[in-house]
Amino acid sequence: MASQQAAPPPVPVIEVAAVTTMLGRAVIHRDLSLNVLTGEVLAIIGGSGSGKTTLLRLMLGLQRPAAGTVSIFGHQLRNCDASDLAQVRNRWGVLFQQGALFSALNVFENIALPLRELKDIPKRLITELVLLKLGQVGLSPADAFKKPAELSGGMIKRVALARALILDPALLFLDEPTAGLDPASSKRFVRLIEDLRSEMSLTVVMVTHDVDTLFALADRVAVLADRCLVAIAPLSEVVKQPHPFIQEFFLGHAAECNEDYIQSYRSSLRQASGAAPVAAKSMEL
Ligand SMILES: Nc1ncnc2c1ncn2[C@@H]1O[C@H](COP(=O)(O)OP(=O)(O)OP(=O)(O)O)[C@@H](O)[C@H]1O
Repeated sequence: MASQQAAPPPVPVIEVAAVTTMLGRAVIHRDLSLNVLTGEVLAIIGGSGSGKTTLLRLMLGLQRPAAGTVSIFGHQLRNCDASDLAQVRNRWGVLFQQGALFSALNVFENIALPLRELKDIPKRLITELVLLKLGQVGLSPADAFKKPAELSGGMIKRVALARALILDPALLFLDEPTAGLDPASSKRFVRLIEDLRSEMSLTVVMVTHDVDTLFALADRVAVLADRCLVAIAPLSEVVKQPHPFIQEFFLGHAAECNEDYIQSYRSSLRQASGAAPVAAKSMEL
């Protein structure tokens, strides 16, 4: 009879090991290590200039560490040649803070860009995939012909999210996903991210300053301060750490940072968005 075995430990999608990062002569991170586990949402917080964006850039292979290694999907980025890197990049999507849409291209062309750049895909299939993603992010086919200048802040984020997800990535990077949105749009956008995350089984790494976004999405929170990782744990544990940045960041929220509150916050968000399910499944192509 087969003996019962313990569940295997969660597999890291990203492994940052003993990384030191220099920008010019400044040390941004010193001996920083962290893992991002399959299927989790890891939020990165830290004061202005603490190196959050630089950490994302390391993970994206846009910045090289002065020491240490960064591996994604088991590939050490330092050792990847251009074709390996291109293949790894096809497995992640990035939502930049301002959306980073091309102003001269319309919504359809912006979303289609990664498909056109990376794969030899028939035109008809590109059209179908773009319309599918438009629906998934709650936009209509009529929006496809608009230019970025004709979109609201929330719509820009949705288009940028559709583009980030067009290659059906396993991993999604979000840089300040709710920055610039009003509270209602911010809640809707966060809920959309959560819907898509569970629908697509995404692993998510996000940088945020927004406590509500942490309540809504984060499985674990990594805190950068003093050039180091000073905490990495679920929100309810991080908030108990005495580091001054953590205490200041959660000032006025400490009582809410417990599992009961977080679960009730998430369920109220789900109920609020119940009337507007992700549109993709019902959309006609
Ligand atoms: N090219 C560069 N040369 C030298 N220093 C840089 C360069 N780019 C950024 N820095 C510095 O590196 C530090 C980390 O920057 P980074 O943008 O990663 O911080 P951040 O935590 O994302 O900040 P914010 O929340 O304000 O966006 C900052 O002190 C910044 O001034």
